[in-house]
Amino acid sequence: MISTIIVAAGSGSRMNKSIPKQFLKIKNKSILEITTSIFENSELIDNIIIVANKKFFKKTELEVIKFKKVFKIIPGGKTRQESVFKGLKILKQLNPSIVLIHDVARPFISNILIKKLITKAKEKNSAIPILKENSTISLSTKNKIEKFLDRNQVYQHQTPQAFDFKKLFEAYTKFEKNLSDFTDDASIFFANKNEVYTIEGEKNNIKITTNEDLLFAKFLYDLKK
Ligand SMILES: Nc1ccn([C@@H]2O[C@H](COP(=O)(O)OP(=O)(O)OP(=O)(O)O)[C@@H](O)[C@H]2O)c(=O)n1
Ligand SMILES: C[C@](O)(CO)[C@H](O)COP(=O)(O)O
Repeated sequence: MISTIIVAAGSGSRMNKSIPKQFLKIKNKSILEITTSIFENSELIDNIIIVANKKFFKKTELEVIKFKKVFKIIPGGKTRQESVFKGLKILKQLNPSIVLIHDVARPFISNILIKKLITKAKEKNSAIPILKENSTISLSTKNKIEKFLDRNQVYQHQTPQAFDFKKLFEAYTKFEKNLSDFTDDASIFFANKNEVYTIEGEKNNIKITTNEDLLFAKFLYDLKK
């Protein structure tokens, strides 16, 4: 069994809108609907959990009620990782072999990427999409550069991130008290002495975080037509 947790409990504060960004529309469809439909339509995904923003729980239910694979909607936690762990605890009863964790704010993932991640995770117990860095990278504090980094060793993490469910659950349990120290699932999996394997991500698999991202997302959506 392959399950997906779509984390959609954020408030979208960096977007500065009156509603969380997952409810913003692109061509009359909410980001939540667009993202959920990709996993609904993937023949590799058996079921989906939506982790929702408590203040917009009913609105979330209304948006995803049409998706048959969504078997549970639960309220999220204070951080992304707390929301993920809430989803993992629900999945414990189903005990899937592989779990994919995905940001609702990334509505442009492809089926090809999902397939590659699942194939790799089945083989290696983990698979995350990463993007090479094409710009020069440095460490700086107070607007002064302290050190230049080798951009050939620096990668940007994307989602979905795919894992052996049992191993990821163990890692989250181990670091339950420190989840806010981490910003993605791979870092928790890695902290628990697991190997994290990567595949090439997709440039278009952007995370809609700011208004500029939303403008770019609308452009990308038109391209998909
Ligand atoms: N307590 C939280 C915080 C975030 N997320 C989810 O984690 C993903 C990545 O987080 P981010 O892009 O930062 O979303 P927000 O937290 O909503 O944005 P912001 O940080 O600007 O408030 C998003 O799909 C978001 O809904 C979540 O499920 N639970
Ligand atoms: C999980 C993630 O998308 C991987 O790059 C990223 O860490 C999420 O960060 P956010 O600040 O919670 O959006």
